[in-house]
Amino acid sequence: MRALNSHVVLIDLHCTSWQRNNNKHLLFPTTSNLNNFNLLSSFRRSPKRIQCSKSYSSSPEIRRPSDRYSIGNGSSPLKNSENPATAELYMFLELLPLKMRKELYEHSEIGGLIEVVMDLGRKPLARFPSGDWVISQQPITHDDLRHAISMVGDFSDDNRSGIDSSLHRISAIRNRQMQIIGLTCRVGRAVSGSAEIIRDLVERGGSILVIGPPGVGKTTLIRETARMLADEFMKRVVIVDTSNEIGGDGDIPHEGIGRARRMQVPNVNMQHNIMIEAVENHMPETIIIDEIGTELEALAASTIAQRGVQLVGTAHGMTIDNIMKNPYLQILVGGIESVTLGDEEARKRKVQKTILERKGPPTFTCAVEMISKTECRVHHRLDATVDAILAGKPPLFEVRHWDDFSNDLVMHDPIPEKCHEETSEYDLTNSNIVSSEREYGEEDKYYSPTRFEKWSNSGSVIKRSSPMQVYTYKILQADLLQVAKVMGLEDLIDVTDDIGTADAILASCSELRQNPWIRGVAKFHQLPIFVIKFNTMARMVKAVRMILGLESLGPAQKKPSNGSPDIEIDEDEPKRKPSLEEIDALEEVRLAIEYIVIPGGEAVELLPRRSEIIDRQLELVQSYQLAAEKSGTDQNTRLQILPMRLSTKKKSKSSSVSRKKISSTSEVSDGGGGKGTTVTRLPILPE
Ligand SMILES: Nc1ncnc2c1ncn2[C@@H]1O[C@H](COP(=O)(O)OP(=O)(O)OP(=O)(O)O)[C@@H](O)[C@H]1O
Repeated sequence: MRALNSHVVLIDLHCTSWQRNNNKHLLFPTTSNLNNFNLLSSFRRSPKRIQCSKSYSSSPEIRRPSDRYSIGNGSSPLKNSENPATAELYMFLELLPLKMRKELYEHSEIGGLIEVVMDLGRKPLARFPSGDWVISQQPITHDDLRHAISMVGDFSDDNRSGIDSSLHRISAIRNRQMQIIGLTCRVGRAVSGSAEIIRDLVERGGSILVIGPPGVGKTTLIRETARMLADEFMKRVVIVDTSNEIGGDGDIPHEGIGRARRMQVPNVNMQHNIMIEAVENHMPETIIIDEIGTELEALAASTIAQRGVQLVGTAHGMTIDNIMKNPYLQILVGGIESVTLGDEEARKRKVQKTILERKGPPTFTCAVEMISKTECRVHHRLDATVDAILAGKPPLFEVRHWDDFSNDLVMHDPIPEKCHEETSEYDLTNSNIVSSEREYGEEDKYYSPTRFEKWSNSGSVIKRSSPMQVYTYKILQADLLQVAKVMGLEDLIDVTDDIGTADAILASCSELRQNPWIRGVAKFHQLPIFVIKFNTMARMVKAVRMILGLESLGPAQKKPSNGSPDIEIDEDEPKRKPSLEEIDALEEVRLAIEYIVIPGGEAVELLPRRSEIIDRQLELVQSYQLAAEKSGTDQNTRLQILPMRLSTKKKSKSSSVSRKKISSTSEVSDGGGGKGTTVTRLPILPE
């Protein structure tokens, strides 16, 4: 620490790093950690220096740890501490039996304590950022639980309670007789400065959706956001505080929310009513809401957004994709619908028959995916992210984190997310044809792929909106165009004499050997060279398919490195990997199931496929425990995935479930022709 006075404190840049790596950067080595914590809680964090926030002035409290932790006969000076954060931690520790309390006081990370778990008959556990720690070898008794329960308020119907004038959350586990047999006691703290990471989003005034796994710091972030909006941006902020977690227990809200007002919710099932009431009665400019979890809450949020009120809310889920797949929360991202195109339209647009589209504008303008307490991903335009995911394109997001050493906020330019974690071959074969119809526009400026990357990423014909430009070398352009025409792909491929505008080169092997300069040019332009050894029609057909990404690169035609851009077009080897068509067909199944059949309970008709491919699709459908049926003629067989679950107990009866267009020739698949299979309506998914 470099300077200290009653209002402004400059502290060593590393001293806040305890949050990220407690062992590396402790300002005080052992029991002083609580002081670190107090500092953190008390000062607004800004790059390079941390300034004391007036409401949390704690300079009189900053002492050597030994002054603070003379536990003596069990009474602690913490109890009468003038520092609110210290006093609150003391209140929390009082939940524990005296002996366990003493053990915890002595723990080096006490300032970073996250939770205490007390289960009847088991050893009590303390959760720290570094991991779990057994507080005592003595198992928890009924008396211990009674003691803790006596210190907290009444448990509401979500089995949560709190400690008056604090932000702590106490959650109960009950037995079948409804007696409490376990407690999860979470330390709540107002971490001043925690919302600096999204200050620009807050300032911009758009609605912000915060998502992340449990315990990552969502509530803490939106509490500080509420304070920032109310105190710094002078907005009328109303918090709808379902479990009193944001504003703390008791009728006078915790000072961590600043001037923001708080509405309590008598019963968790009334959260959506209180959200609407807040808008109708209290003229807020911003509504803050923790844990939007039900359909009614999501609908209420959408109504609020439509009325022009800024919303800052959290939802459980790791990524936006999770929210999109949750049937109740889908509305937060605009909702998803499947649009079935007529045959003619589908042919014209060169897209699959059923496409996925966003139904309307999302409730939130932007989204923050919290990765840890100090790192997040910002999706500046939630609508663009959702559209990209639906189109099978990588969404754009910005990564932000606090730098451990400089304490600066580091932001990385928006980068497209790898939508699917699969191999590069998968990237070449993504089957969502919708993407060819949608263009990025504005966001395109963030992409700067090399030409070869461009070919790799958009090599699949279905991903492009313009024909693939091919520069031929010692191969007749007319031959290439003729082959493309015969294949019905003439709209997708064109030839060019300008190598600078080409996407790929098609060359004859013998000529290439004699004139190696072409490799140099290809390397300069980062273009792949598709090399035909013998100029046969079969190889030309293969070349066209590979250039368009309709055929995967075989083992002999591995994706070239920059140094060697050749891709040899050779005889087909026996197939070991799934073909591109197969991957394409399976991806079509996955998207249909995950975005329509399961969340929406709707049947989806797939594209016509060859029978072997349909068998593979069927296997995948069955792995989701779903029923499917084949329809169409022999030449035009297609699969329809039904929102019905496979079961192998009873004999199949014709289903009464209403579904789209089932052909009279159709048959419900029973999972490989076995007998005694039946289908039942899918249950509503749990929240
Ligand atoms: N920036 C931070 N610095 C230090 N501690 C933090 C920070 N953010 C959160 N914490 C602590 O981490 C714990 C979990 O935080 P919080 O309750 O905000 O998480 P959450 O994501 O809302 O969890 P849940 O989803 O279970 O409600 C709390 O003890 C909180 O005090």
